[in-house]
Amino acid sequence: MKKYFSQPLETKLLDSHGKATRGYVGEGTFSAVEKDDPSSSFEHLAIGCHELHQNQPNTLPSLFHQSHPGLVERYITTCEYIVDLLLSRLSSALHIPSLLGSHHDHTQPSDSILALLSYRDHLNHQRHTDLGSLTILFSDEWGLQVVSPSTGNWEWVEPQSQLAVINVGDTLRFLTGKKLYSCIHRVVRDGRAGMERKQRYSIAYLLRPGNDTVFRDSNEREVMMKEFVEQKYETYSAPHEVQDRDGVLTGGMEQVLAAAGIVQPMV
Ligand SMILES: O=C(O)CCC(=O)C(=O)O
Ligand SMILES: [Fe+2]
Repeated sequence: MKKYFSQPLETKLLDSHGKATRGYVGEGTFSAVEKDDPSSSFEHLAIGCHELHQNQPNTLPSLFHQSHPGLVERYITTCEYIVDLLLSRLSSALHIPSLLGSHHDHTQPSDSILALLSYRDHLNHQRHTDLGSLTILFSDEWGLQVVSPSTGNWEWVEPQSQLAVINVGDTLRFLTGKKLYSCIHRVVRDGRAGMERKQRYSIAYLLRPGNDTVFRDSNEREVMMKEFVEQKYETYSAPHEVQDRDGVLTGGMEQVLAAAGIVQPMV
């Protein structure tokens, strides 16, 4: 990752797909935490899992093929094994038989990605919920914070190099009839994280349901996955005023917490 992100910007831009959902996505594309410093957000590389399985060209920059042949493919396959296991356990526990096969079939087209994220200096990541079903996240560096569901305060998530953070995202919340809750999180590079190295890296496998999946969103509106992905990515990059206008950024979770009397820190 270090080798990839330390390349000149012109080189990384060759991996851009001209959109935020795939390929190289530069600093400042997504909204940052600070309203008055809106472009101080991370850069990342989004690798489409389905495209990689199908050996579609330009899915993975050649540097990865050359230095670690097959590694990214194996990593994604391992993540798929783990999320299948988690989904099957959740299906049994919640008595929802349909979570696994029909909505999360890795052989079908979806927006599931492996995201490699790089945070230079104080660059950060605005609060959000993940749009998909499950996220497997690794990082060795401080920076990740999650809203405590009991107090509404931001809590640090201690980085542990051998352990993943697993997030529930919006679509798993919706597909379980809102029995599960997506978690509001962000990445900041001050406070506890300010003492860390100058560069923070993280790896997020983001499982998203197949493109044809239909569900009811936080406003009980019937929506198709493709449409939801577009809506959510638009919000990820929108100015704070737009993000704060509706509940899309946090999958309706801020409203859920507010209704339960949990005060939201919001910033
Ligand atoms: O960099 C991190 O630790 C968090 C990444 C994240 O929230 C995401 O990719 O959705
Ligand atoms: Fe996230």
